[in-house]
Order: sequence, then structure tokens, then C-alpha cells
Amino acid sequence: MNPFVDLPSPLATVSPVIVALDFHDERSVLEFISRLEPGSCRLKVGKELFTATGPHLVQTLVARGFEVFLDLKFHDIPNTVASACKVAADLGVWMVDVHASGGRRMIEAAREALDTQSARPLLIAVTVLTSMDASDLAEIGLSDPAGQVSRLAALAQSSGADGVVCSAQEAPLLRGERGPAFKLVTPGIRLADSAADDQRRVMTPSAAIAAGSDYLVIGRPITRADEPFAVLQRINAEVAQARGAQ
Ligand SMILES: O=C(O)c1cc(=O)[nH]c(=O)n1[C@@H]1O[C@H](COP(=O)(O)O)[C@@H](O)[C@H]1O
Repeated sequence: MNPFVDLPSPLATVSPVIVALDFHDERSVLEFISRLEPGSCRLKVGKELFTATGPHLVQTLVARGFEVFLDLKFHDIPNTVASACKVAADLGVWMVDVHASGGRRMIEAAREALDTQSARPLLIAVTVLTSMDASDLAEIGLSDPAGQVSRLAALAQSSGADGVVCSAQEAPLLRGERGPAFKLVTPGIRLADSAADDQRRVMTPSAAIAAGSDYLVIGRPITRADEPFAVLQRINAEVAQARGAQ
């Protein structure tokens, strides 16, 4: 039995916010999470933190009751990605991701490897990075973001992914095309008054929920705020209100 996928979605009871722990040392993370309740958000460990601290910290976060998205965006030959996903699942994480552009056989191999696990993490495929706009895509020979996101999401779903990472701007399109159960994980979330930084396809938390996002990945607007926990609280209140209005 798969505790993450077969049980009722925790979305009804906990925040859709996934805080991106883009720190480079364990001390900052432990300090940060010491002020967090697992119900107030999920946590994302990405390339910076994982490279600096390794799997031990991931296990610590899991042991403290947090649902952890291990965001290493695997993109390699099918055998390598499948093996990496299996090792990630052994850490007890809630979600892992691969690049959808790795193709059908890579995503299928990842899903098959995860299906052998007693507690299978959600498998999410990254479509087009939220830091990219139409001009970035044109330079690598691709057309508009929405069209590319739509194609990659269809490929991801038919290859066994549980959902995709996309911008909230594409959420209404994908919700219509991929149905209600397909998870839409949306970074590029910015408060009305926060800087876009390197993000290009952005949206506010409440607009993202209204657009159909399941999970909001938020890093700097929370972690670099003067009062991160007040900002998280404000976002949680805002998204609860947006959900209530749906
Ligand atoms: O896979 C991701 O999480 C991801 C995909 C994407 O398209 N865009 C994106 O920003 N992310 C991640 O989401 C986080 C966004 O952080 P902030 O821009 O600081 O809110 C970072 O950790 C990124 O690595």
C-alpha cells in the first residue's frame, strides 16, 4: 500500500506551500525549521542544500515529521535515473522529480523503480523552468512556453508521472488537459510586493491557487524575508482564503 498516493490527499488539511530550503549549510536549515510546524508547510531540498549536506539532512527533516520534496531534477539515461529515484525513495521523501525532457523511457523507468518501493514518493516531471520566458526558449530552438509545457505534461502523464512542475500561468491549461488528479507543482511564486529575482513566469500565491495549482514552491520571498514565519503565515492565510473561494 502506498501511503502517499493511496491515502486521501493531505491538501485538504495542510498548507499547499512547499518552502524551498535553498541554504548551503545544515545549521541555517535546523535553525529555520526549529520554528516551523510540519502542518504549516512542506519542505524542498534542492541542488544547493543537497550538494552541501547530503542525504543525512534529508533524513533528519523526514524524521522531524516534514514531507520532503527532494528536488534534484534527475535527467540522465533511464537506468541511472531509475536507480537514483530508488535511492531517493529509501530516504523517505514525499516527492521526487525528473526532467520531462528526458523522455518517455526515462520517466517510465523512474516510475517502475519507484513502484517497487513500499512507500512510493510522488513522481513529478519538470516541464519548462519558471525562470525561462519565450525568448529563452527561442534560443534553444523551442516555441512558446505554454505549448512546450502542454506537450511535456502530456508525455509525463502518459509515462507514469503523478504530475508536473510548471508555472502557475500554465495551470488552467494543464488542469483542463490533464484532469483533476494530475498534480501541478508551481514555483515562480511571488508576493505582489516581492522582487521577481531570476524568475520570469510568476504569479501570486492566491492567483496560483485560483489558477489550479496544487502546490506552491516558494523560496526567497519567505527564506530571505526579515520575518520569514510571518510571511509564511500570511501566505497560508491568503491561500486558505483563495481555496475557500473556489
Ligand atoms: O523544480 C523546482 O522546484 C523548480 C522548477 C522551476 O521551474 N523553477 C523553480 O524555481 N524551481 C525551484 O523552485 C525554487 C524557487 O525559489 P524562489 O525563486 O526563491 O522562490 C528554487 O529552489 C528552484 O530550484
